[in-house]
Amino acid sequence: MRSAHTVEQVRAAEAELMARMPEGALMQRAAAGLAYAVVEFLGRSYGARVLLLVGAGNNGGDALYAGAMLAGRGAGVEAVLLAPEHAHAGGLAALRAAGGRVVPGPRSTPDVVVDGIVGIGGQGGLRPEAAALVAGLGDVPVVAVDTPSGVDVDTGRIEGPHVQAAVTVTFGTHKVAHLVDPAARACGAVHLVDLGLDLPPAAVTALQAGDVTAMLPVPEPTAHKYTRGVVGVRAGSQTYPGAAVLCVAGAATGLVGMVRYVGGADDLVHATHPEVVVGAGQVQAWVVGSGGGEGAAAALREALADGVPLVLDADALAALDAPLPVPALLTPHAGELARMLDVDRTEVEADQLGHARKAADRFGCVVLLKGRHTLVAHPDGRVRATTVGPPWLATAGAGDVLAGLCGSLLAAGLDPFDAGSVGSWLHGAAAAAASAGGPLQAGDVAAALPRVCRALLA
Ligand SMILES: NC(=O)C1=CN([C@@H]2O[C@H](COP(=O)(O)OP(=O)(O)OC[C@H]3O[C@@H](n4cnc5c(N)ncnc54)[C@H](O)[C@@H]3O)[C@@H](O)[C@H]2O)[C@@H](O)CC1
Ligand SMILES: Nc1ncnc2c1ncn2[C@@H]1O[C@H](COP(=O)(O)OP(=O)(O)O)[C@@H](O)[C@H]1O
Ligand SMILES: [K+]
Repeated sequence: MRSAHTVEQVRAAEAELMARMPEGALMQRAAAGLAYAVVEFLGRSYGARVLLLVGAGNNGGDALYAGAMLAGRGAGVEAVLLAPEHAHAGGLAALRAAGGRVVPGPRSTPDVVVDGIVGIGGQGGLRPEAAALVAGLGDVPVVAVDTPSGVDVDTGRIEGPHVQAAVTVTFGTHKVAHLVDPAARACGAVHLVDLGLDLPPAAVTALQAGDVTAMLPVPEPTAHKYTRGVVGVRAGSQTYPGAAVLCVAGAATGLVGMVRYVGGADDLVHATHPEVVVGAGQVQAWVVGSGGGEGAAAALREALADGVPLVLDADALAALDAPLPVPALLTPHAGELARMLDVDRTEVEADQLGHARKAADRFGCVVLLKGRHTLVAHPDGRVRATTVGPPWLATAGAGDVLAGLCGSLLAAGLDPFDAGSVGSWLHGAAAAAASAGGPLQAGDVAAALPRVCRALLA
């Protein structure tokens, strides 16, 4: 599990550890990890030209100490101080002692910029002077210290000019901005330097392959199809018959004992998935709404009558006006979540964590907000982010496959939070497998799912 903590949690854990360590020891650990990551990124240190952007706090201190280490290994290191009178004194002395120099501004194009403008102490976007300096550096790759300066660390929002990093080197634990878009997009690849902090439960987590493997429903030796769970799909319509096929494809990947289908695309579902039983019957979970059109509201009422857990997708989300009486997973994309909360799509995209949490609270359900980094928010406040899945996955019908897959996990006995986070991880991993660096179609994602599960269980 990858864990992302809030600034307050990090500060408390750092204070507790610092009280037990010699002064400055934590910053030395952080700076050594940072210097190592810069060398890794450049592939060398001797002769490399490194420009440090140094702010007023300890984030700048990390950059200065790392700069001193790089200068000691043969790099040409220059530092621009954004608040000269407040720059970290110890770091500055170390840099100078190692042969690094303070300069009024960039004098030539460096090989790499180290962004130590601001870290977890940041407020709002970059200030004008820093913003102009960063903009003037153009395409020079940036290694960000702890967080790309200018992003909101606890919310993942971006409220003004910010640094776009190639690599972010963070300390002690991940921060929320490393997992949640749009800030996560500004981080590039994230490297964690362990500081040995003792941390409480995280604000946001991200499942890793081992976590998903441990939660995969695997049949008991004595299993029969009904003990493995039956998932029902009420999706598709005359206008969108393909959504029924794709939702069924996501449900029928072998993770449950049986799939039932009810809707307007019987013949097509039968022809493409002969193993699926067409017609209502007993199920352990229903998936409702993918391509459901105007029939989605009635389909939702019928599914609710069974009293089993639900996945609500697409048109069923539009039919939802109050908290549901059964455990449920809602799977909106940003546009659908915007309609559910009566806000603009751009507002959802700018504050994905805030809106996913708000919807989970309002509807009393687990809400899975689809996107580059999908968020799964529980009404109790827990959030999981799914960071696997290539941009090729942004293709029509991929959401239908996801809804069916999550439904099969619900029917197999996972709760909505686990079903949503395991389902979106498997969906992203299947997309990566199907894509292999190239284009894919939604059906390819469903077809790759058994292969992904096999690899996890091997
Ligand atoms: N506390 C610790 O033990 C450790 C902290 N470390 C580093 O210390 C950082 C936190 O240090 P600080 O608490 O000093 O805070 P920061 O260095 O993140 O920022 C605080 C300073 O930046 C200024 N500032 C705030 N918003 C700004 C903006 N938008 N534009 C420009 N300047 C802005 C503030 O006026 C303040 O002077 C971490 O991110 C990490 O890099 C590491 O050395 C590891 C150990
Ligand atoms: N940039 C991206 N990178 C990776 N995955 C993405 C990106 N954009 C969207 N996705 C994923 O692609 C899928 C698209 O689903 P959705 O928008 O519901 O499509 P549809 O409604 O056509 O089925 C979701 O699983 C979403 O998380
Ligand atoms: K920074």
